[in-house]
Amino acid sequence: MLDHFFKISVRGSSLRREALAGLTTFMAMSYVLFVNPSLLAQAGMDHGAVFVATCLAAALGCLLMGLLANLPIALAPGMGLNAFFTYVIVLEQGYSWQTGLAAVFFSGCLFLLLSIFKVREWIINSIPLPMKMGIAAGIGMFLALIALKTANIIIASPATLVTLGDLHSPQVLLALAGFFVIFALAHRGWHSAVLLSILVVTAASWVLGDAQFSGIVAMPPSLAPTFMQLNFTEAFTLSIIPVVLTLLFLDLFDTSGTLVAVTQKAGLMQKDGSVPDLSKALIADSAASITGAMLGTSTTTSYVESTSGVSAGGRTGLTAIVTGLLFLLALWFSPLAAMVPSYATAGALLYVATLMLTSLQHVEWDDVLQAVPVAVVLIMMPLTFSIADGIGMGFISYAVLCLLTGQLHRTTLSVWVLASVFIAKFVFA
Ligand SMILES: Nc1ncnc2[nH]cnc12
Repeated sequence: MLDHFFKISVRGSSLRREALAGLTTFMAMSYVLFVNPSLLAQAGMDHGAVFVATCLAAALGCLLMGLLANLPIALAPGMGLNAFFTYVIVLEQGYSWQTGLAAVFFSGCLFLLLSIFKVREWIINSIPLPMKMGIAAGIGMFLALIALKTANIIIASPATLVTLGDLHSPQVLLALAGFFVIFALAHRGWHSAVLLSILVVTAASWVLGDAQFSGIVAMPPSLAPTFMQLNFTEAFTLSIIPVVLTLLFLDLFDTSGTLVAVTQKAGLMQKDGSVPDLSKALIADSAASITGAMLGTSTTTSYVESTSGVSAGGRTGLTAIVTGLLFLLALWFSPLAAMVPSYATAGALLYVATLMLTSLQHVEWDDVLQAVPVAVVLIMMPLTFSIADGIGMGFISYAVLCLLTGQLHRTTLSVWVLASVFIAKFVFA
């Protein structure tokens, strides 16, 4: 029956292979259990409650993806999106995290509507190619800056704004060691490279006396501090609209890029280059975001780490379901998550940042209309410390360059609308 429902043998897989693939994907993305609570805690949220919300949102997303779309794609609260939540919505723009959760909820609802009415394809197709590549890589740069700052590898300087941190500090050295360990293990095909690196650096931090051992297994912490804490009062103001739209925009490109990458690798892409059961996959993705906001976490999205399960042979939704069940099991490992110091997860963030930069390989650097907007996004996203401002400046530079080089045929109406909206934001905000 399982075979029939998930088309396991039709897709050339087996029950055993699907289970192994689900475990592989879980190992590759389990760092989210450490990184997400420590990032959202910086926004003032309760560490234990975010840990539970992360497990539940990831489990629900994986189960929905497996059952609805039958794809080997796992979900969890996304890196980049969680950084945008903490550093931009809460710390830069001054919204409470409760209002931030309401914004995540709204953007999830909009995503769901766009997916149901298939408007999403129209939006994706109207965004110029260099912007699509630039955004993923720009978020990589943004994540890298956060990781370097978290680990004190770079620090503030009154003279030069930023400068190299103290390379004699054991914490800095451990963060750097963690980063290199991930690459060394990943290069040898270890799918648990990120998880192992975090555990090794955490163990070293006990030896240094930085972290107290408080056990590995315990009952799950309470979800109450973040459960249904969305604040809709402040979220019903005009100023929240750009926040909601930016979240929607980020999730749209994040998810689209990931779904294409994973289905391509699994050989499940259709002949015309489209993703099978795309609408159902998007519905699973947005439903997980909406529920995640109610539980207490930033936007839940499809994880590009699912490719590791695919390379272990996963071809059906059963892979995602196994990953989802393992996220449920992880609920009992909260003491481990609470012990991990932030410099132990910095290596993981730097690693994800590096992976996100690979989208730059598709940029045609000899074409000014590709090279300049991509470079603008890459430079401005970390330096303005704002994903939204980076995207805005990229759009404006693309529109202006198309105009000045007489290549207006490379713009669409949506490019001009977005460029105008961002110009208005920079002028009046
Ligand atoms: N935002 C994101 N999108 C896709 N894969 C991810 N893995 C970690 N964060 C991710």
